[in-house]
Parts: sequence; structure tokens; C-alpha cells
Amino acid sequence: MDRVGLIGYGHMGSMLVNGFLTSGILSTDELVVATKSLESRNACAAAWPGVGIARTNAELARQCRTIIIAVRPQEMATVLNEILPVMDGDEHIVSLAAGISLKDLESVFPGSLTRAIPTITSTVGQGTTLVCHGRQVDINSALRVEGLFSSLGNVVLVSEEELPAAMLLSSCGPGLLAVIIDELAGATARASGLPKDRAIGLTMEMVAATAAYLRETGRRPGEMIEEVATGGGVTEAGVRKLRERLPGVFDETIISMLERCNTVGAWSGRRTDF
Ligand SMILES: NC(=O)C1=CN([C@@H]2O[C@H](COP(=O)(O)OP(=O)(O)OC[C@H]3O[C@@H](n4cnc5c(N)ncnc54)[C@H](OP(=O)(O)O)[C@@H]3O)[C@@H](O)[C@H]2O)C=CC1
Ligand SMILES: O=C(O)[C@@H]1CCC=N1
Repeated sequence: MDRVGLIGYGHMGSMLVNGFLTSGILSTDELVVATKSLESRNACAAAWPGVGIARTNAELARQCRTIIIAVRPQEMATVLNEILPVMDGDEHIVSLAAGISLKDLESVFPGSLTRAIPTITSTVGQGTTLVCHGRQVDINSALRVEGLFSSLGNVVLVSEEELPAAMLLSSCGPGLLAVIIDELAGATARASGLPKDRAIGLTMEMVAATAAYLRETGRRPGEMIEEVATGGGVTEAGVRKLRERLPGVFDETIISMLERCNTVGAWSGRRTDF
């Protein structure tokens, strides 16, 4: 049986298990999970009776043809060290790791490799998984992986050059937007006495409604701002302040994230491990 193996049962790993099984794209006997701690293995086994739980990454690799690696970039070398010796070479490895290039991965595994960058919002069936296939991936394997991630939400194919910028928006973006929601609600609460929880509730509804409005009407953000900011009114005062300050803040934010993207997967020093 062509079982799917998932290494790592953290935020992404547990979301993928949940998505693959609740969507029905996989049944429990088609999925094997390996993760470092006994605690996480037990949590997976308790949540999903029937899913294969491998005691080691090598044990998983012996059973699966598609192997999704959902560990932090810093752990990738360790995991590959464990699974490569027991693999045939015709497996398809799917790496979720931010900042580890196909070239780096191909230097240790010359077979089928795909990078997939999901998003935590797929927990609620919304958001985009970015997918970038390596040169060795045949059409059936590509469709198989795209089908798996489609069960969680949108799949968008990207080139590896586009991947960091696309990831900043689609996968890191929810974290950034959560900061903005928190800060906007916090400032409103501080200035007005409105309880923070109520401010967060109102802000969340507003953000979801704003995205829906832009999506459904096809308006550009600039057009929407004009509609909301009545000339000489209240919004205009706030928009003016943000337009002064935000470009600098966002430029710094994006530059620091792109820089981190270049270093987070820096495992070349450990390449001799393979
Ligand atoms: N979080 C996000 O929104 C996104 C993350 N990613 C990428 O996904 C990957 C996982 O991120 P995330 O889920 O947030 O990270 P977490 O820290 O939540 O999860 C990492 C998991 O890896 C497991 N693990 C660590 N070392 C090993 C090992 N040697 N063998 C097996 N399992 C191991 C941990 O095990 P245990 O629990 O057993 O200790 C843990 O379950 C990262 O590479 C990240 O770049 C990509 C897109 C979005
Ligand atoms: O912050 C991170 O490194 C990961 C990658 C994309 C979202 N979270």
C-alpha cells in the first residue's frame, strides 16, 4: 500500500493529520506518523485511533513512499540522517521547512523532492498551501501531493524564486495580521476604556468582513479607503497617520523576515553528516 508518512506532530503536522483524515483524502490505515516525543506520539494515537504510529523516523521511512517532513528547519538534517539509509530512492520527500532549498535537499537526496508551505489557517479550511516541485517529481507524484494539500484549502504552484515572498504573505502573514489585530484592539482599549476582549472581538469581525468585501466586490484597497474615509471625517485622520508611519515599519518587517529566511535553513555546515 502506498502509505503517506508524516514526520513531526507539531503545529503543522497535527494540522495535516487532521485535514487529511477529516477530508477523507486519506483513511487512518493509509497514514503513518512519527514524532520525537512519546507525549506527541501518544497525543496522535489518542486523537486518531487506527493511524500508524512509528517509533522511529527510520521505521516510518521503511513503510511509506510519500514522506512529509514537518519538523523545524534546524531538525531537518537529523531527520534526513535517520531516514536516508533505509530508503530505496524512489520515495517522494515533501519538505515543509522554510528556508531549506531544493538544491540543498537534492545534495543529499537526488530523488523526488517537493517543498510545500502550508498555513495554520488551513485548520479552518481557508488559506493557501504553496507548492514547488523539484525536477525529479513525475506527474503522478506531483498530482498526488497537490491532491493531499488541496484537501486543506487552496494549492498554488510557485517557483522556488517566488517562494520566500509568497510564504511571507500566505504562511507568515496570519501571524503578522494577528499582531495587527492585537495592536489595533489594544490601542483602542487603552484610549477608550473599551474592554480589550470586546475590542479584539470587534476587530476580528471587521478584518474578516473587510477581506470578504474586497474579495467579493473586486475593489482595490485604495478604492475601499476612499469609500470609507469620508472627506474631512474620522477615518481620514487615521489613514493619514498610518500612511506616514506604516511603509517604514513594513519595509523593516519584510526585510528582517527575508533575511531570516536566508539563515533559518542554514544547515550546510552539517552536510558532511550525510
Ligand atoms: N507553523 C507554521 O505556520 C508553518 C510552518 N512551516 C514549517 O513547518 C515545519 C514545522 O513547523 P511547526 O509545526 O510550526 O513546528 P513545531 O515546533 O510546532 O513542530 C515540530 C515538530 O517536529 C517534531 N520533531 C522535532 N525533532 C524531531 C525529530 N528528530 N524527529 C521527529 N520529529 C521531530 C517535534 O516533535 P515532538 O512534538 O514529538 O517533540 C514537533 O512535533 C517547519 O519547518 C516550518 O518552517 C511551514 C509553513 C507554515
Ligand atoms: O515562522 C516560520 O518560520 C514558519 C514558516 C512559515 C510560517 N511559519
